Amino acid sequence: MTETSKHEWDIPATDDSPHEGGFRADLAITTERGGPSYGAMIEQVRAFMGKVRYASPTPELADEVIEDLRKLNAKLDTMLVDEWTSPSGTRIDLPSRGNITLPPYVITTGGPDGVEAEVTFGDFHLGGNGVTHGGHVAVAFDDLGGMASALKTGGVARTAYLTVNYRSLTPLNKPLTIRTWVDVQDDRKLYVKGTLHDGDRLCADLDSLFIKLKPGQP
Ligand SMILES: CCCCCCCC(=O)SCCNC(=O)CCNC(=O)[C@H](O)C(C)(C)COP(=O)(O)OP(=O)(O)OC[C@H]1O[C@@H](n2cnc3c(N)ncnc32)[C@H](O)[C@@H]1OP(=O)(O)O
Repeated sequence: MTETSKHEWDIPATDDSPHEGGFRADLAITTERGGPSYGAMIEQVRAFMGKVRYASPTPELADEVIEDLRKLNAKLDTMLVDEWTSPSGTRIDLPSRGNITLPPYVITTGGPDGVEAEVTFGDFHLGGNGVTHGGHVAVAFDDLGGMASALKTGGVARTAYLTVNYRSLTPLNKPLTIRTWVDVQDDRKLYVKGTLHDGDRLCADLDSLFIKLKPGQP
């Protein structure tokens, strides 16, 4: 991490942080981290982000919201951990593993042959004219492409390239079907394809390359 990207709320990984390069050292999945209300908390944050996208507050209301947010940030400041021990990423019982940076998806099927999920882009993901921002579609493909790679190889992979073809408009606030699968594996190289459908209509498709990390590789 560079000095300029360092924030006071970052808890740096220490020498004994539980990871080996880009891998969690302990891959055992737990749904305990963050407690039973963690998912509901994430949903409230998502709802808030969606409202911020559309809100036009008075100066007074903006000041009130700022004050409330300061208090909330101060509360979370008391509970920060590093990325390897945070609930986000391990909560497989929650949409997108409880990761608020991802569009919410729920896995329908997943295995070495690929992943199918139901994804719903919300108000926060508005691009323009009432439809989804293309960057958020790419985020969904990236994460689920990585998941298809992981389920194929049993290891962590990083994106080398990601090409998204936008075939038709992607609606908001409607469950869509997203699929990713490893089309060709050549040693550590995983050529991953994907599709995003609204019913029978193709919204976007994916052509990407993921590289399986070597042990200890960052
Ligand atoms: C379940 C949770 C899933 C989460 C998924 C999230 C996925 C992500 O978002 S990862 C973040 C975005 N990606 C990155 O930051 C990656 C940055 N890049 C890197 O770290 C490295 O370049 C990396 C890991 C991709 C490849 O580096 P390295 O492991 O040293 O592989 P390297 O030896 O250079 O290349 C291996 C092979 O891939 C090929 N290759 C690598 N990059 C590319 C590329 N961009 N295009 C075409 N081929 C490539 C090489 O030519 C080589 O081929 P060959 O074996 O035939 O000679």
